[in-house]
Amino acid sequence: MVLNCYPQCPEPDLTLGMPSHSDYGFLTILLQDEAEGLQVLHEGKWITVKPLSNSFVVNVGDHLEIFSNGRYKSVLHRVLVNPSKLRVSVASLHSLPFDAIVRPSTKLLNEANPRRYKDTDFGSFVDYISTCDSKEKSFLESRKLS
Ligand SMILES: O=C(O)CCC(=O)C(=O)O
Ligand SMILES: [Fe+2]
Repeated sequence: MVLNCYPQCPEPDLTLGMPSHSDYGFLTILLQDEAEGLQVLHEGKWITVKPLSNSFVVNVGDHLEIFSNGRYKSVLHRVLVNPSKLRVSVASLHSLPFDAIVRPSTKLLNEANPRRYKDTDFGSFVDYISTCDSKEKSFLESRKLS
């Protein structure tokens, strides 16, 4: 579980609370407070996820995209800072043990829907983020079969 705290920022155009990323893992269940900040990338545009009281935001993560062979998309999201309010969110990250291998479910694969992702485990994620190359591709992009 991750507790994020974004202090109010007088110049919100100069920074981000959290840069654009997708979540590693299967599902993230997120509780945000009433201060706006979370945005998801939808059809090339950043859309603010309006806080809704007594509700959770559920994010599909990279593993679910891989397991579903791309049927469910791991959405890119980011957090803006708020000019007047401190913002707090609680993210509950749901995934498999570090040594488990995630791959597209064989039940979903056939000639019309061939496998689109490589086998993936925590080691491949660590290898990816620890290389010094410039990161033009996301980790998820690096797991796609061409
Ligand atoms: O603070 C938020 O609303 C999102 C946090 C987030 O994306 C994360 O912890 O992965
Ligand atoms: Fe996230």
